[in-house]
Amino acid sequence: MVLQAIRYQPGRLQILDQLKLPHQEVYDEIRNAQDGWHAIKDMRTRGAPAIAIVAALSLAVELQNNALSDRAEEVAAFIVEKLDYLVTSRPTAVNLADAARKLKQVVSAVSSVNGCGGAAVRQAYCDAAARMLIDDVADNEAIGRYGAEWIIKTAGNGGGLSVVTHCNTGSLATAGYGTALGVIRSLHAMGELKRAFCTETRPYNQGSRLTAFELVHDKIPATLVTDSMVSALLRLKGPSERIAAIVVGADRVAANGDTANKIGTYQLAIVAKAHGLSFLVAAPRTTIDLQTKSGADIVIEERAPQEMTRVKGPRFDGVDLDLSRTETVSIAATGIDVWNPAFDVTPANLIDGIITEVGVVEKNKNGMFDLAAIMPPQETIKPASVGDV
Ligand SMILES: CSC[C@@H](O)[C@@H](O)C(=O)COP(=O)(O)O
Repeated sequence: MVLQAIRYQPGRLQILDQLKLPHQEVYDEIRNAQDGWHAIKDMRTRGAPAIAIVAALSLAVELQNNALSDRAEEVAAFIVEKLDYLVTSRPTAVNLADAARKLKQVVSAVSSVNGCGGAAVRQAYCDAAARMLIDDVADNEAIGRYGAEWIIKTAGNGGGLSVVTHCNTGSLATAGYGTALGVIRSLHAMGELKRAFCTETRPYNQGSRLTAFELVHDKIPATLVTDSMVSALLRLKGPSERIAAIVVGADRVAANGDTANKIGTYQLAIVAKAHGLSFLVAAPRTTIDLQTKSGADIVIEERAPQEMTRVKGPRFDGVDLDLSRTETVSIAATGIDVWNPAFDVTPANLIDGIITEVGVVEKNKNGMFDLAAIMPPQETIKPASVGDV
């Protein structure tokens, strides 16, 4: 069975509650933009592409299930207001702001047509939002293929290669397949993956809870390590496991290639450099933000101290897990000050390639990423009718 973090059909949106994973697979109903905002803020849904798609579709179901004005400009104004609200849920991942900008363009174009009514604006918005869900899966499959081919070409095939990854970038973080985890899926499908090593990804454990869950689900050979074990892993097991690369996702890639991603990514890039390993960022072009010149301009989200000082999980009596009872336990000294940035920025000079759905971008002879060269023209989002997706 294929893992599906987002279930959508016109009029109905459900998200897999990622706070309950890996122990329980529970889908939450999202009825409107407010539900979408809370699901993103609480991290029941997370991952840069998934956040954007859930936000867009949460408003789509609100529009589909409620009476609206007949006047195009009133519906358009309502949509713009809701999109601005949705964008405030999480600041670092640019996919959400990018999706909102493109959806506003669609709405503005349709509503300015003479004689257009409110229903046509709603339809155009919903079609464009649904299109994002479809496009993201196709983009991820292409990213997976390009990334796997790049790694095989660079490291040499035969006997299988191993890869280290961080956070969760798979089906749970996207509309499906995943970005960095998509590269691992592709290597596995090509018969070229020896083993995936996934980091625990403190403090929120997206690696041990979500990536490990996906790897076990797909029966991909994989080993979990803590974030602090990666240097030792590369030194002690790198050659025997044929570890070829560290591959991560991204929440925002600045115009110069500096990349914001889950906290801990930056130190992995330093470790990769120290061990002569390729360090790759896998991201769709919706994650590339040419308006942000460098990493210094990226706003880094800080989250609640409790995400670091407490852990939550099903009760364990020493033998069995009791899934009906969740416990929260404190794992830090009461009173300690806490700094909890959710992301960090890896400078472009530590990145060997940015894997996108149109190929792997490497630095030019001046040592720079030319990301503008691969970006689509602004008006790329096309409304299209879909049934169930
Ligand atoms: C394809 S997901 C890419 C990134 O969004 C991912 O690596 C990441 O940092 C997710 O952070 P999260 O805080 O879990 O939303």
